[in-house]
Amino acid sequence: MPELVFFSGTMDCGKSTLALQIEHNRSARGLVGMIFTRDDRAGEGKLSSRLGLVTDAVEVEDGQDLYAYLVDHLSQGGRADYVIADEAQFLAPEQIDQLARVVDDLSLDVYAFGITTDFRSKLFPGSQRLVELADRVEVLQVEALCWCGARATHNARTIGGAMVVEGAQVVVGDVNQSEAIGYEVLCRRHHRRRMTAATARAAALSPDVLPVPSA
Ligand SMILES: Nc1ncnc2c1ncn2[C@@H]1O[C@H](COP(=O)(O)OP(=O)(O)O)[C@@H](O)[C@H]1O
Ligand SMILES: Cc1cn([C@H]2C[C@H](O)[C@@H](COP(=O)(O)O)O2)c(=O)[nH]c1=O
Repeated sequence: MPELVFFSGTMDCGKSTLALQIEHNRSARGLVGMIFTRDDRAGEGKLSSRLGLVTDAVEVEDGQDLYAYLVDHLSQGGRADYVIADEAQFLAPEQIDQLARVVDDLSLDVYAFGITTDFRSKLFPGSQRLVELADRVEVLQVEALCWCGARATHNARTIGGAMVVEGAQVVVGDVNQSEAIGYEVLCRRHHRRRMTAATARAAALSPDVLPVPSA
C-alpha cells in the first residue's frame, strides 16, 4: 500500500540527507521521483544536505496545487513513481492534504521531511497537518545533540548566540551562525531555560560561579 510518511526531527539531524539517499536508491533501480522543496538554504529549486549533496527539485509556490501538478505532469507523459517533499514544514496545510490525495488517488508513496516545531516550540501548520494525516511519522535515528550532550529535541533561534523568542515563524537560516540570526538545537530543559552553548559558556565564566580564592 502506498504511504504518506513524515520523517521528522530537529534541524541538522539528517532529514535532507535521508531524502537524497531515498532518491538515490530508487533512481538506481530505474524509478523516477518527483522532488518538491521550498526555501532550501542552497537556493530556489534545490534540495541540499549539509554533507554536500544537492539535487534539483521543484520549488513549491504559495497556493500551488501539488496534486494538480502531478496529474498535469503524468497526463503530459511525464513519469513519477514516488514523491519526496523536503522542508515540508513550509508547505501549507492544504498542500499536505494534496500530498495525501497523491497517495490515495495516484497510488504513489510520498516521503515528506521536515522539522515539527518552530523556534518557539510551536507546530508549523504544515507539520501539524502531516502529523494529522501521515500513515507513519518516523523520527530520525541519528539524533542531533544539545550542547549538554542530551538528545536535542527543540530548535532555538539565536542572535549572536543568544536565544530569541520573538520574530516571524519563517526565517530561512542555518545552525552554527555565531554572529547573525542562526539556529541551535537544544534539549527541552535548555530550550525552556533559553540556555544556548554560548550563554552556558558565558555563565560558566561569570564571577558568580568562579571559585572564590581562599583568604
Ligand atoms: N563534516 C561532517 N561529517 C560527517 N557528518 C556530517 C558533517 N556535516 C554534517 N554531517 C551530518 O549531516 C547531518 C545534517 O544533515 P542534513 O541532511 O543537512 O540535516 P537536516 O536536513 O535534518 O537539517 C548532521 O547531523 C551530521 O550527522
Ligand atoms: C526552527 C525554525 C527553522 N526555520 C528554518 C531554518 C531552516 O531554513 C529550515 C530548517 O532546515 P533544516 O534543513 O531542517 O535545517 O527552517 C524557520 O524558518 N523557523 C523556525 O522557527
